[in-house]
Amino acid sequence: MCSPETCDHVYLFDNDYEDARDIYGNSMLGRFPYDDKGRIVLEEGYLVYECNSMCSCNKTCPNRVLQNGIRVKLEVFKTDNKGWAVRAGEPILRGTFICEYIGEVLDEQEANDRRDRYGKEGCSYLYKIDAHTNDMSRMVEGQSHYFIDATKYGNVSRFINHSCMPNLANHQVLVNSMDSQRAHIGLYASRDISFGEELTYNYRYELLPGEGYPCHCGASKCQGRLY
Ligand SMILES: C[S@@+](CC[C@H](N)C(=O)[O-])C[C@H]1O[C@@H](n2cnc3c(N)ncnc32)[C@H](O)[C@@H]1O
Repeated sequence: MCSPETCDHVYLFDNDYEDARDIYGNSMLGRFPYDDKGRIVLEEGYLVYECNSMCSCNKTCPNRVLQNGIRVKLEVFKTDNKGWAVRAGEPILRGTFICEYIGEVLDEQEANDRRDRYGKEGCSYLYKIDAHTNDMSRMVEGQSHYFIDATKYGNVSRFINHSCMPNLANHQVLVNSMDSQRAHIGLYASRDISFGEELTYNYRYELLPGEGYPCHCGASKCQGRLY
């Protein structure tokens, strides 16, 4: 089994993580992003490197989480005002991996074409891969952006709604490819979640001029609009 001391294939936190260092000091240096139970220990938006085919460990390694798929009970249900939604089918502890946002991977041109084709109301399953990136030191000016489109192909993640006070956090996760622009997107519990509670993340859509689209998240600090 890999450990931060023995695994020399996986990128551990180092001095390049300038933004992360501001938050964590040196506490994350040389550590895996998961604890020994496989629960994420990073704040939202930081890049996760999982063990991969170059490592000598197997799938029980605590640094192989997203790649092992969904391990918690999830239920899809119908809401009164937001369409379909997802809730916890069991109590879930903070840091637990929930699911990966899956769909067709598109470049920016194809995403824009589809957005026009779907119309404003219909483009609700497009996820911009770097929309939740916190580590700005990795962002390169002029770099192309990629999108995941779960309109036609996807999994349970496509039914997870937005909340202005969410209980899930988003991370870009690298397994075999080291290209962060095409990272996997992992959703993790950002706090303990009770049985039956709706699962939500913050879509972080840009607020457009005009009326926009009303948010029905019901949070006490709701910003009132989705975009
Ligand atoms: C990724 S889908 C989520 C699943 C969707 N509810 C469904 O029935 O398929 C995103 C769409 O769900 C709706 N939605 C998600 N969160 C919402 C919220 N807080 N308030 C209102 N509508 C929301 C919006 O129509 C949005 O475009």
